[in-house]
Amino acid sequence: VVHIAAVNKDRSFDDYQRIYNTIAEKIREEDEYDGYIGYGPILVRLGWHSSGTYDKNDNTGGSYGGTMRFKLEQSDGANNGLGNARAFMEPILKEFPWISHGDLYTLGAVCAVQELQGPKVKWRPGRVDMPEDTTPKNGRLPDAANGADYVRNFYARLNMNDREAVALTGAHCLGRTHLKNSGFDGPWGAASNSFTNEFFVNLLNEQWKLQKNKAGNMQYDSPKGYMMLETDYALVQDPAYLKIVKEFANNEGAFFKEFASCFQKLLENGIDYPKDAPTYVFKTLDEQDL
Ligand code: HEM
Ligand SMILES: CC(=O)Cn1cnc2ccccc21
Repeated sequence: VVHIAAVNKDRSFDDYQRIYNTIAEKIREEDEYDGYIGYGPILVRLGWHSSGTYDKNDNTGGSYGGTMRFKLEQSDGANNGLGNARAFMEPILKEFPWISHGDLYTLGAVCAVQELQGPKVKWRPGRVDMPEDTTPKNGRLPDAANGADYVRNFYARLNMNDREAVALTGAHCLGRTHLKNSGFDGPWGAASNSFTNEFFVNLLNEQWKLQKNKAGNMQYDSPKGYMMLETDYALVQDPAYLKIVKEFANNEGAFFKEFASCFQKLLENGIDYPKDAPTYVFKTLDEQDL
């Protein structure tokens, strides 16, 4: 499968910055969502899950076709709860009907990372909505009840190495798990809407105890009421991963640099960009005094 980015000559950086600003202002406005976590974290998850169906072996899946808009993909259990993020985006699609779903969902994720004080993430337009019959089958998104070998194999399908895998999982500094969505129980206290290297600091500094949660699923809990999935904890069980976790826990800049590059790579997996395709770095609201 080949997906060529469609370069839309009628749209400029300002058009996309306007969409970015609309999303960013809506995140600020609707701050009470999910116990005052806000929509940032779930917008990051929407962009990630739109892209996480990619398979490097046949270049299928990924963000290009915007197939997250179809009920088949939405019915994948791994996507439980993302209806809230899609509903958040509905008015944006109405106001800017010229943007594709793939471009909007990935732009929203970049906007959320940046507005939550994360690194600047480069973004390129050009994804084109594809028909329903191009929707990948369910089952391509990861399952949390697994260890390091599973994690390494999963990320390899997305063409991500160990450093990229650890950096991407660092997005679990944001938001929380919800029993009704995934069967994992998240702490209200520790959940956050600031993009930092805390995920790695907590992994190393907390005492973790593997136990069954009230849904009967295994998760790691700490005395402070923090939690980790088994696939999170795998990053300190595997020696190669552990080395990278320590680096990122001690050097937030190194984490930000790696996250910025591999999050862009994740959101662009499967897409061929012509050499005249523009690359955008959006300004945050703060940088525009908005
Ligand atoms: C092995 C890989 C991964 C697994 C098994 C996994 C699993 C999960 C699970 C079970 C949840 C809780 C969902 C809920 O109950 O609402 C979650 C939330 C989240 N995930 Fe992951 N994840 C993985 C990788 C990633 C990556 C690569 C990113 C982004 C770069 C990411 C970003 C998020 C965010 C931001 C949330 C919080 C959403 C919210 O607060 O509503 N995850 N993840
Ligand atoms: C606040 C907290 O539990 C940090 N955390 C640890 N693992 C997570 C997976 C998904 C969302 C948040 C996660």
